Amino acid sequence: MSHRDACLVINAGSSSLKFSVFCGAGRSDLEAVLTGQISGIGTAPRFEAKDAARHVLADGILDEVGPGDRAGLLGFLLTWMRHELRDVRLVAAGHRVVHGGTRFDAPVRLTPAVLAELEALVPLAPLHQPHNIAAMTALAEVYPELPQVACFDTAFHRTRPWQAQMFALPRELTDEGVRRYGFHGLSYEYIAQRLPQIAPELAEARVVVCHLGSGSSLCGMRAGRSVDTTMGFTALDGLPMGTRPGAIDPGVLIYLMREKGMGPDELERLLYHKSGLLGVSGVSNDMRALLDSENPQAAEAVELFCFQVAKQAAGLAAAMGGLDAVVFTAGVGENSAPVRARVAEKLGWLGVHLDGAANRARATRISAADSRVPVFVIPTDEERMIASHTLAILARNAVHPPLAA
Ligand SMILES: Nc1ncnc2c1ncn2[C@@H]1O[C@H](COP(=O)(O)OP(=O)(O)O)[C@@H](O)[C@H]1O
Ligand SMILES: CC(=O)OP(=O)(O)O
Ligand SMILES: [Mg+2]
Repeated sequence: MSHRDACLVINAGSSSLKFSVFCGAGRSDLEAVLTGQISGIGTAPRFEAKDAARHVLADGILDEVGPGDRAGLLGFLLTWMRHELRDVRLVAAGHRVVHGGTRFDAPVRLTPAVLAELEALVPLAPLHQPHNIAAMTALAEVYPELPQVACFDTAFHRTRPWQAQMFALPRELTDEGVRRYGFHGLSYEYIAQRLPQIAPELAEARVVVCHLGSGSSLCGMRAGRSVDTTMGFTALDGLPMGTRPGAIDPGVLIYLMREKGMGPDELERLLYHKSGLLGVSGVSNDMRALLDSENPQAAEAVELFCFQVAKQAAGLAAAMGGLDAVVFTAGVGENSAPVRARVAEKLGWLGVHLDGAANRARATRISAADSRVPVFVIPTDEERMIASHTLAILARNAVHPPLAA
């Protein structure tokens, strides 16, 4: 790498720790000079990294650190990156932060006061927020002078109409923030920018974006703005996921508390770590393993997942008053042709028809020529979105320096 100014991005997801380094000053000319991830956290962590030319710098199982040892994995990554970035001048770091609560509806520069507010939101995103914060504090130790920016998963969904943001609960709970926030917003924001570049005729369209990864959700967007989404107060709502159940009757929770004596910690373990694809299959939380498995319960887990994706996608079509396009993205959405095929088949009545060969080849447009609703596979890039927000904040702060915390 040459001596250039660069922005480091860290995206701590539920099963992965993704990172990128971008050079360039503006939204349009950001060049990813280093990208990679530790995936399979909790099961079999794998470390991959590529340089600007997409040449592989690292690719292998990480066994020197325990599979669920987040701090160890983060430490490994920062040490590796520090060496790799020795010729680059980091000017900022941007982070994905899953929960912004009612307070944050846009990216914000990190100060001790902001950090305290992010910590207060940990109970609303226990599977993510602690790791997002850990990345910020670890980075501050290595690069104490580096400006850091928090970019929120919830921010993109603030444009939804009130009906989509409220639970039918007593007003005082809504007023104190018990609301449907929605997540994966950085991914949806990226897709909202990318889709009109691929299909300009869809700039004003009603689109269901299926972000299917370790965490999964759907967003109904019209003209690039969120109309509704499947996740709610926390990232537990909506679709079944790797280890989360998605929407369940809240009566189940009362039952578990009363009849099984479960307290909040046990419920949290059940709902964040033991349910979803893993709970249903008893085999794995990883869609690849389920698709490869002969176990009938693995097949049931896949079917349950596809059923809910289609059912909730149709609900979003109703929320938007129609459906003009479907986009698949994230780990499962980008890589699993069988899942896309099964979801599309269940949406056939809405005018969704795939071209089997295009789907298997993971073309950008995978719908059949006569499909009323075009269907796309668009790789998401939360990191690029974070870098562009981070550099925008930095440029603003250069004009108006931030107040000391
Ligand atoms: N070829 C594939 N087929 C099916 N699923 C896949 C494939 N590749 C990756 N996945 C799934 O993608 C998930 C990771 O998605 P990703 O969006 O990266 O997750 P995270 O939520 O941690 O950011 C894995 O858990 C795995 O189930
Ligand atoms: C919000 C959420 O579930 O994120 P991820 O998919 O990265 O786990
Ligand atoms: Mg993710």
